Amino acid sequence: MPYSLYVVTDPDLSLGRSHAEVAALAVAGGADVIQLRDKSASGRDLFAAAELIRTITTSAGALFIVNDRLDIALASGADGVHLGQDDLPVRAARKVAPDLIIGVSVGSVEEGRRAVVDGADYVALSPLFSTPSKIDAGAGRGFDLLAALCDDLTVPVLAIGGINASNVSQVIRAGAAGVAVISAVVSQPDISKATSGLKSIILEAKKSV
Ligand SMILES: Cc1ncc(COP(=O)(O)OP(=O)(O)O)c(N)n1
Ligand SMILES: Cc1nc(C(=O)O)sc1CCOP(=O)(O)O
Ligand SMILES: [Mg+2]
Repeated sequence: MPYSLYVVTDPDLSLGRSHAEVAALAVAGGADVIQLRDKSASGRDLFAAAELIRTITTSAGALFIVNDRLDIALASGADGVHLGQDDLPVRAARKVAPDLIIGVSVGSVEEGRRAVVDGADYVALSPLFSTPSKIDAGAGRGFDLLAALCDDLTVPVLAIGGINASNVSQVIRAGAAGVAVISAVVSQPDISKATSGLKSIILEAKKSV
């Protein structure tokens, strides 16, 4: 499954390490996907980081997704873009990027169904648990909604928000195709070790699904 462990970068939570450093260490530890996420960088700086991560992920055989910015995703040759409910509509992105992976944040079954109809390749339940890593993410939506999305949708369902080594096994056993994390990887002193630790738990949990 290409989305098992999906690592999202964040310059404010990375203990001073650059997007590219984080990406290189995470793919070395077995991350399947790297998402470049930076809410304050200029387009120029974001593109420079994207070019570096494109090279790193290609060498490692990992996917590369850009958060929010379809233009940066296309210009850097990324595999995909991740869009939230307030971002560019999926339908509009799909029109100009027929072959790109498009991921969408969803907070209900209705949003999930609409994302799929509009052309999403995966959805992420946002957030599964409340998290200090994104102040406007709101309350955790819980396992019942995760299970309902997994039952209902025809695309892989990921979960994001508050996921770490102590709860990831439960998330996979609830049916998620994978998990997206920031702090459980990028805020750890040893990013590769944290990534490989999470990945082992995910692979073990998948054996019982
Ligand atoms: C994998 C994944 N899931 C959810 C999000 C959140 O997207 P969004 O709601 O658009 O919020 P921002 O990340 O843009 O602040 C995500 N980025 N990645
Ligand atoms: C980027 C992001 N989006 C979320 C959402 O719910 O939409 S929660 C989140 C941050 C996830 O960070 P952590 O793994 O440290 O909890
Ligand atoms: Mg967004």
